[in-house]
Amino acid sequence: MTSIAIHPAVDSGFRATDAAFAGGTLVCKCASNPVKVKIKGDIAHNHACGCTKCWKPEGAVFSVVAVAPTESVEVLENGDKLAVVDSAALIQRHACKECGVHMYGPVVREHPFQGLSFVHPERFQESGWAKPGFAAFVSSIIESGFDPAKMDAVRAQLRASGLEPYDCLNPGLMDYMATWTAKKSGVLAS
Ligand SMILES: N[C@@H](CCC(=O)N[C@@H](CS)C(=O)NCC(=O)O)C(=O)O
Ligand SMILES: [Zn+2]
Ligand SMILES: [Zn+2]
Repeated sequence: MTSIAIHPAVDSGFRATDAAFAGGTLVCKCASNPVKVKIKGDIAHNHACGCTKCWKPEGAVFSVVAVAPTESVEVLENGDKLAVVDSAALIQRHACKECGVHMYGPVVREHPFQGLSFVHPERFQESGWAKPGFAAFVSSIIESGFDPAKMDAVRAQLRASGLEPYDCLNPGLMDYMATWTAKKSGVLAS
């Protein structure tokens, strides 16, 4: 079976997780004047995402994306090269206008993820960040043109790489969002 290019960080085997990882600097792909964004602290919920909106490196079918508190995100250099990809989206993805890399995506509106920013840890100049723990929005890869007949193969390959495939988020995050919604509507005590 020919293997599918899930994502370089997945396909090449994971880099070791450094339990002491405390953030670092995300750098875009520009050879000159790269955008640099500091993340002051660890990332959480690192995962692969198959949706059409998350930034993927060349040739990859999935993105690798995690969250950090927006208050720990600081644009260090060349922030004038950043533009919001889709201002109507929940995640305000700030991309480099020159190389296209999404540098950080804060959730600003009222939502269970409000106050978190989505980041792509492969852009850290440092190593040691936690490996992705699951694969989200797997069926969505079809929306980018992936062959629907190969979905069994892609799910098998994800599992073989230690990433349980889900067509939305994983159960923990889905439960977290539903709990937030139930508390907001009042059907659960907050
Ligand atoms: N099937 C859709 C799913 C998009 C989607 O819902 N993406 C998730 C995971 S990143 C999300 O939370 N999106 C919010 C946003 O894009 O702002 C697609 O592939 O475009
Ligand atoms: Zn760039
Ligand atoms: Zn996504």
